[in-house]
Amino acid sequence: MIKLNNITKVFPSKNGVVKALNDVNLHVKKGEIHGVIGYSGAGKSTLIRCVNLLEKPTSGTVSINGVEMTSMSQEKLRKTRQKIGMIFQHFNLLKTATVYDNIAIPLKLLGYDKKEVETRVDKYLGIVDLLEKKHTYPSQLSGGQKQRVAIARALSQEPQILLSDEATSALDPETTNSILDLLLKINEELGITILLITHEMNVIQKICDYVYVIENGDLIEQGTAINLFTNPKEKTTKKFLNTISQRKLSDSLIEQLKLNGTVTRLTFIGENTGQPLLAQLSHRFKVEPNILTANIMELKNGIVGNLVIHLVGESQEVANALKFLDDNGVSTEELEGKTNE
Ligand SMILES: Nc1ncnc2c1ncn2[C@@H]1O[C@H](COP(=O)(O)OP(=O)(O)OP(=O)(O)O)[C@@H](O)[C@H]1O
Repeated sequence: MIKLNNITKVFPSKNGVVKALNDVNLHVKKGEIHGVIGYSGAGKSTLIRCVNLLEKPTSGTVSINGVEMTSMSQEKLRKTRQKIGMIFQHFNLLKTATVYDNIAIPLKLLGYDKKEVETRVDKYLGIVDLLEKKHTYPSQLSGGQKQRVAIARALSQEPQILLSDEATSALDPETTNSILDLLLKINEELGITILLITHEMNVIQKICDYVYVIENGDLIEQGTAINLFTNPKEKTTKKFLNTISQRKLSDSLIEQLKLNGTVTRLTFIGENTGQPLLAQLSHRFKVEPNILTANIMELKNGIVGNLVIHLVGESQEVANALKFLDDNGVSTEELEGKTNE
């Protein structure tokens, strides 16, 4: 549905040039929700703005439904952009217009007649559950309500794709959750494909099928959300995961515990896998597992469990026990104290 091929974006700067994106490839499949996560300055905004060509890539191509956007005429580009809605961190509503007009004005500009405009405003305000605020002004709305209006405005043009540029970053956790639920509903009920950028791992956790991790303009890791949560490879990905689970133990504690055994992170898919296997460890091997941290993360497509255990025992017994866990579908990662991130 959305394909970015070898996208590079270079900006001129005082000291030469900044490479905001470096040879990025990305493929968002129809009907899925894909998320790009990265720290500030990683290139997320540039990336998402390249999708609808608000930012023109220095090189590479952007295709939507197999049609290349990068070489289109302005007229054709304008038409294709109507298939792509966008929502923003700060909502971008017209302050002097009512909720109704915020949605109606762009529709009128696109040439829809009065009746169609009214029908669409009502339909999409209904979908975002905000019909009763139709005649109020943005200043009378909460942040979450403003984002709902922005979502209704984007939907009213009946796009196939919704781009979300940090849409929940200005919201508190509860409101964030309600907006994420709304995005899930839009995806499921209207079949809209969503590409979002975020610096919050909980956004990825809750609604994404597929994840890209971006750093200094490079796509450093990607995979299904389940794969990335169970088997992260890159240090930056692990750091993002640490922000949502109590994965991080202090270096000094790890070093102290490692004096007699290993400190190992076990990751498994599904809620029940970890516990029975752990109980078997002490029966099968001369080891004693002590749970240091434990949590369950509910993802869009499944549940990932995470345990950090202190495995006490002779090194060969510990190695055998870890192999047993590996053989039974639990990924294991020994934590190293100072390098544990
Ligand atoms: N118009 C521009 N002119 C010059 N440099 C730019 C421009 N836009 C972005 N950059 C630079 O490109 C790099 C990536 O910026 P970008 O805004 O895409 O990152 P980001 O991951 O979205 O960060 P944030 O989360 O802080 O918005 C940064 O080094 C930034 O300074």
